[in-house]
Amino acid sequence: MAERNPMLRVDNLRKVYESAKGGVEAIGDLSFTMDAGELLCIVGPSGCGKTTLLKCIAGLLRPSGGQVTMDGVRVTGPTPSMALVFQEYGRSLYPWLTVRGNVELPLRHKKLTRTQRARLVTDSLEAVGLAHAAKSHPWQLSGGMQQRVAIARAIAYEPEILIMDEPFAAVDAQTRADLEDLVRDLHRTRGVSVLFVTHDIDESVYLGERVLVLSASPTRVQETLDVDLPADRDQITTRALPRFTELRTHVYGQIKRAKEPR
Ligand SMILES: Nc1ncnc2c1ncn2[C@@H]1O[C@H](COP(=O)(O)OP(=O)(O)OP(=O)(O)O)[C@@H](O)[C@H]1O
Repeated sequence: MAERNPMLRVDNLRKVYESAKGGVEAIGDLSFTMDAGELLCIVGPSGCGKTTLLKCIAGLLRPSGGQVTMDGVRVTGPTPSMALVFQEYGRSLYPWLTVRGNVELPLRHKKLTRTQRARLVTDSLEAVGLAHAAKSHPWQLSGGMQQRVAIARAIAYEPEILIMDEPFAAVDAQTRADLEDLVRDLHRTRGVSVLFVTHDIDESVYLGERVLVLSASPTRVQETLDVDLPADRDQITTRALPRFTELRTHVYGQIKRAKEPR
């Protein structure tokens, strides 16, 4: 059998934050892989090191031990193969630029012609349903629309992985449901690989093809769960499936166990 070559590998990752009072072991020993084209959700108790993990993966933080490899190459700093979307959309967009300008800005670092850039911006704004708002400024848009701009900016960059850190935690429930469907849609229609961190158990099961449950700090992988729900998901019918309830109850139990002292 041919050996599987995952796109992303996290091997024995460990992160200790040093402080005057001593070290905080945020990540104990974490290993997992992710294939190209996958939608992988990571869920875990509050403070278990999810953001720390994403920062290590994206090369924004240096691990204290272990390593992250992308396409067989060790990640030692920020890489164009990854684009990040954070929870605080308000702070990630430039208020003085238009929506179009915000999406275009990172593309200026790529070797593209003006026409290629324009095409990528138009295409990604269409993909997130914001073609009509291209000339607006972020502050003229709702929170959900601003997060769509951040997503458009990330996909316009054409990363190999879209990394999302609790991206919908600050929007209302209806907007959140729409944005979840947008992520699934981008994944299914464009084959975007998504690494999605959330503390919301239902969201992880609704979105993911696989859910990685993390333990409390110092973090380890508590469980990896295959989400065997139909690929065609819908906020009403999928969430009403008995299997959805079983899976979310299972993950809930795992998180409860994950919080117990070892
Ligand atoms: N810069 C830092 N210096 C010291 N300790 C830190 C630092 N950043 C995070 N920590 C600690 O590391 C642990 C993990 O933090 P992290 O923010 O990665 O967790 P999280 O799972 O993303 O949290 P949340 O669910 O609240 O978003 C926590 O105990 C936190 O207090």
